Amino acid sequence: MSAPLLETRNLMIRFGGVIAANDVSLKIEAGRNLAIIGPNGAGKTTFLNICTGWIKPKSGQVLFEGEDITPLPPRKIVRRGVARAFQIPQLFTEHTALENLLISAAAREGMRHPLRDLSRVPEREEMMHLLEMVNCADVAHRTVDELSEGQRKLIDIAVALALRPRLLLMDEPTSGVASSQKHKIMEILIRALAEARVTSVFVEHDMGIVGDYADEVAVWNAGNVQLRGTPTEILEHPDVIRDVIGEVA
Ligand SMILES: Nc1ncnc2c1ncn2[C@@H]1O[C@H](COP(=O)(O)OP(=O)(O)OP(=O)(O)O)[C@@H](O)[C@H]1O
Repeated sequence: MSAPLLETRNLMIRFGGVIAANDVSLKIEAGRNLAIIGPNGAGKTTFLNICTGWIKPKSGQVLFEGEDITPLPPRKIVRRGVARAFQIPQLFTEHTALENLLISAAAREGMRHPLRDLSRVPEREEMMHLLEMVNCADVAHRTVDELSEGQRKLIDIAVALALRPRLLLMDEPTSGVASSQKHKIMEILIRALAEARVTSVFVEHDMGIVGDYADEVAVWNAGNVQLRGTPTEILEHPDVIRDVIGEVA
């Protein structure tokens, strides 16, 4: 049997008196969209930070396609195929949407001066196609600071896809967006991930989004995975209703 796309083994990290990862062992299979839910401070973002190399665990391992990536710096982990999108889009706001994708492609190719050499990046067509995939081709030549928060979120995802990842880790992909727009953005996002054949893990606080778009859900509590299952199993579980959704069953 082939190795899981991502596997963590016994991850541990402590910040002062807080154990943010307490023996986290988890396998993520390719082709799924896994939502991570849990109360504030449970260690969800810490898990993403460890998987992308931004935080090194005190002990434990992260394996990507069976290989230990724990000691690698973030840029090498990105090159292996693990990308990250943030709660607040990390874009160059004075550059156009297309330029942001070209900068990402240039970084992927290891170009030393991506901002200066944008006209030399060969992947313009590929980048335009990524913008089409996230319904933003019409704003390709507009600067990011002119765009709506929803468009910025989608362009941030396209920037991550420009790295040609196999796994995309996202921190609250729809936060900061008007609730009427959240489902539209997730529809576009999930469709783009499927077209690009990218597996995703996303931290989410909106249970409507989790129920509609996750294939699987992992519940974090006190630095570890408390439960894992289908959205229906998890969202109807009494512990989740009590501890995460905040209602009494
Ligand atoms: N770099 C750090 N230094 C000190 N403490 C940290 C650091 N990163 C996280 N923590 C602490 O570790 C715990 C887990 O934080 P983390 O951000 O992973 O939780 P979370 O589940 O993502 O929370 P939220 O849903 O509020 O974003 C919290 O108590 C947090 O204050």
